[in-house]
Amino acid sequence: MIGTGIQFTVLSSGSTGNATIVRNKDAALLIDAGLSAKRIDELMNERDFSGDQLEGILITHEHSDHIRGLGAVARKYKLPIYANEKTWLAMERAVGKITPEQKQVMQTGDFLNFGSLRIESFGISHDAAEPVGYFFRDGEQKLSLATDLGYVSDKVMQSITDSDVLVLEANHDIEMLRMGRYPWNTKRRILSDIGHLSNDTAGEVLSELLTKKLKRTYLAHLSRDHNMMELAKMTVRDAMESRGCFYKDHEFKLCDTYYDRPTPWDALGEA
Ligand SMILES: Nc1ccn([C@@H]2O[C@H](COP(=O)(O)O)[C@@H](O)[C@H]2O)c(=O)n1
Repeated sequence: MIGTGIQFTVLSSGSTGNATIVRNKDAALLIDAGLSAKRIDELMNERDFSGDQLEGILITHEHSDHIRGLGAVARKYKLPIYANEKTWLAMERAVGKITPEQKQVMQTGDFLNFGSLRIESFGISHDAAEPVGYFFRDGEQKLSLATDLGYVSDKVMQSITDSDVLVLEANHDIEMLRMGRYPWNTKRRILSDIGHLSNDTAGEVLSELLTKKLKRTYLAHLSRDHNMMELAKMTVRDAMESRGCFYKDHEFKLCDTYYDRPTPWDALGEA
């Protein structure tokens, strides 16, 4: 039995694999399964959690760093998978054999209720079939997840506003990426509107979102080639301050995510 409200742990974040667990007293969901099923089990164990406790898996998009272990996890724990129709079309072969009941279509913008946990998806801009982010509500509490997006549209802004906690992409430092070893086409894709958010853009977005309600933001999907957590935090803070947004005036924190270990459980109700 867990306390009241929403809790979550980012099990792993980055282009080597993404997975997050969100839970409240009524349900627990895995968001993306982008590592092997064995590794996801290990990461869940590290947080004293078992796949038997999950109600389902929500998918953001079909890229392999989001679905690598999906079929195996869904089969092992007999879980339904929720994704929109275009994402299903794009990932069905990779998922492999599942029962018809395990294939659940959740169209973009739809919501699901698992008891007191309400989940809504929103469209994001990325080079996938129909990528989405999700936000979760329990009473007044709201947690939003937005990674793998080339830019933040008005719709995304609307969807993630008023969150208590946000998991937001800060993929790269623009100069490190420009100077880095990736082929030019890959750099162009990452920098494009269907690529990944830079540290600067994450800061710009946060400067518009920061209210008394927003307590923490986890910087996510950091590039191991073109970013470092301390640089990401500094750039985000500078981008916010250059827009007159001094987050030290608020009770606001930037938090880390990792590609190789899970974040501690975060309870939204706690300071
Ligand atoms: N050789 C590569 C390396 C990465 N990508 C893709 O670029 C994006 C950013 O990757 P990071 O690891 O730097 O965060 C991501 O979508 C990778 O899949 C690539 O296409 N080729």
